[in-house]
Amino acid sequence: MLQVDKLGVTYPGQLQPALHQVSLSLARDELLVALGPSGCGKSTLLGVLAGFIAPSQGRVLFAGQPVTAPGVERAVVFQHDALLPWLNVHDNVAFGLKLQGADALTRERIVADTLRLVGLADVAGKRTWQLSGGMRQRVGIARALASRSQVLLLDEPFGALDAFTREQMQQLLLRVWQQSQRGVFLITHDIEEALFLATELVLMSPGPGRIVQRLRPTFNQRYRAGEDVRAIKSDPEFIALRESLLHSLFRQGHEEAA
Ligand SMILES: Nc1ncnc2c1ncn2[C@@H]1O[C@H](COP(=O)(O)OP(=O)(O)OP(=O)(O)O)[C@@H](O)[C@H]1O
Repeated sequence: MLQVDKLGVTYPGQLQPALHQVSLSLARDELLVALGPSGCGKSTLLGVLAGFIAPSQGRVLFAGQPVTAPGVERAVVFQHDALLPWLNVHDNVAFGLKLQGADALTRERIVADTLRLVGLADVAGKRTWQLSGGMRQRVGIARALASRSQVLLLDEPFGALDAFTREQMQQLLLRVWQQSQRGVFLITHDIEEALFLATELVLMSPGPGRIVQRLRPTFNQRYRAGEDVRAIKSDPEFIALRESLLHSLFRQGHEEAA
């Protein structure tokens, strides 16, 4: 669905590119995670996929067509939700559908289904400021799902949550991803999160921002096959990969410092 070829981005007035020769692709059944330290270009990459930032080199295609602007088929969820505080949960999720011209009956059906999927059916009438951080992020995900999106672009969506809520949200994301049949592109600097969620993981490095390693972890698959999340994250194979990625990140830090 999404195809990125030799993408480069240099911000005006900067000598060093924020992204250099980045190539990747995202299919409908994939959960692609970009992992990397601060400044490696993760947000820039997501911004280009969303159509907020124009490439300086290379190209981005969605379903074969160049991405030149934001579009409903590519929904973005940010680390700090962009919910509308004067609307309740139901109306926040319905908002995009209204703009897209969906009739009331269709809107109600989609909103009810989506709120059920993310476990928020009971709080549909609440204002968003009455919710916890995890619930607010679930509203953001529900809103992205309710639109006619085919791809979800998630910018550190669980970065501001406590460890327990974060783990619950990771499991929720896997359920949602599996049931909604959409491609997901997620950026994070959390190694465990990346390893647990990704069907494909790209490790990025700064100066210039580029992909330095690609992995296809199988932990997401194991979770969906019924294995317990704690058993997966404490499995020696998981720990070995986590340490190896951590080592790569530290090495990057040393090279940058030198
Ligand atoms: N608007 C901008 N103008 C100039 N330089 C920018 C701009 N936005 C980002 N940069 C630079 O581009 C590089 C990549 O930034 P980016 O925010 O994409 O990285 P990141 O991996 O998302 O970092 P973080 O995890 O801290 O958000 C950094 O060196 C940053 O300083």
